[in-house]
Amino acid sequence: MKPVNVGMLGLGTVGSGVVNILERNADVINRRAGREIRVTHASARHPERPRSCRLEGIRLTTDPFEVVDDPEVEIIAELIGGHEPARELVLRALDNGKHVITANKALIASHGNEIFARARENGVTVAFEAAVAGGIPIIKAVREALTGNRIEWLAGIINGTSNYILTEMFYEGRQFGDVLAEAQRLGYAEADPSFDVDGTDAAHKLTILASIAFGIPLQYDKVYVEGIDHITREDVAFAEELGFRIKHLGMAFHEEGGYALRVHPTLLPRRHMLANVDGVMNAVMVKGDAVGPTLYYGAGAGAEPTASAVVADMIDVVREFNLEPENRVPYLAFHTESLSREPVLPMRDVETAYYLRLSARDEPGVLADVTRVLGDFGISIEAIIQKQPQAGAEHVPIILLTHRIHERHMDAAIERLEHLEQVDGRVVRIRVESLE
Ligand SMILES: NC(=O)C1=CN([C@@H]2O[C@H](COP(=O)(O)OP(=O)(O)OC[C@H]3O[C@@H](n4cnc5c(N)ncnc54)[C@H](O)[C@@H]3O)[C@@H](O)[C@H]2O)C=CC1
Ligand SMILES: N[C@@H](CC=O)C(=O)O
Ligand code: NA
Repeated sequence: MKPVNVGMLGLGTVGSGVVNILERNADVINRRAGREIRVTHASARHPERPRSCRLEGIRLTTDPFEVVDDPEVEIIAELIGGHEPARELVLRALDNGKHVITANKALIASHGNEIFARARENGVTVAFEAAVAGGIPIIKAVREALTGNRIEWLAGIINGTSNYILTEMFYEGRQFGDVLAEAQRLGYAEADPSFDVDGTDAAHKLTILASIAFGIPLQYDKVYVEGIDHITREDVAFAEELGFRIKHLGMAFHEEGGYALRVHPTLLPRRHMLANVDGVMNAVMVKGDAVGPTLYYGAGAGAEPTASAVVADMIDVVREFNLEPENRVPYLAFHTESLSREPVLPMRDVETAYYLRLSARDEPGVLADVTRVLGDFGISIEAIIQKQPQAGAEHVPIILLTHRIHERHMDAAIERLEHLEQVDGRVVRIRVESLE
């Protein structure tokens, strides 16, 4: 059979990984796909730059539109990243009748609805396994293997860079800047690494996962997002003392009245499997009503783990080259006309437990005042630690763990606590989940 020609847009970390895997594993890949898959065209902004892959036999250009317009190319791999020109290139490739594979979660989370519709109009497909949790086949698992279930919730460590930073900073004692620079050198970080640190990248991935799990439209702007930037050593140490570890999680729950989509640091019981996922590793736990909890673990970033997912998508596309769009697995697991209209809940209507840390004057009656404020809002307390004052210090840290309560009650309680005369500064709040 005639080989399949692939045009690559971007030959950076992931693009080079794809070229290397296609070359090194050509025999098994071709036996699985039933045809030879070869990269014939590629665009690179700096073609003269040394690459970590061989470029023999690949026609290089600086203009990615040349690749998407080339009639010899059948599959486009978009590995540039970001919104534009990635969106325009992908739409043009689809209009040119080419199948598209992308690792770009920002693109799918923000423009997926438009892109999928265009692919359907043109009778071609878009595959995006690498966009969520890198090499872990989580899209495939949720979209194709758990389809007999009602998904109740999913939760995961879905940004490798921030998990790497948290692990190295708090458990190896390294500095934030050093660890981030290393994550960039290792090819884990986004082009703008603030997306890793402020939760944006995890929110892109959660948007995609939630849509596939629940059959809801992609709604990136409805995700509640916090990053790792405000986690302190102090909170990590207090959490440990209480038997918890702090992890940055993306979580999606089907609750009464709608869906809760949230990305934020979370205290997890130390023995929980997700609490023990360290470094650049990702893990996603998915709870189905029939199957119960399931766990998917692997490298969430890096050249070859991510390229592993891109190449798997290529093989899937080749296996189904001539399928009509209506016979393919639906992009979001549910048929477009069957997507749910249930709303995404605002954060104030979401229920969770809390870790609170406040700094209070070391005088009698303070603890009673604090617990009274919480009681006024119906918030019950599970544990309290009051630390001994440091020599000469006027304030002492008070740490509380609460039972589950709606966020709007906690917002109101925190506001009142911050107005207590004995309380100094802001109250730190980190949400707590048991994920059972
Ligand atoms: N690096 C990783 O571990 C992972 C990356 N991804 C996604 O894969 C995609 C690629 O990421 P990396 O390979 O890490 O990025 P990279 O920065 O290493 O490579 C991007 C490539 O695209 C080219 N490029 C950038 N802007 C361009 C433009 N306007 N026109 C033409 N070419 C342009 C660059 O010159 C570079 O060769 C992104 O969407 C990223 O979010 C997904 C999962 C993991
Ligand atoms: N920057 C991302 C790359 C993979 O999606 C991460 O660190 O997880
Ligand atoms: Na994946």
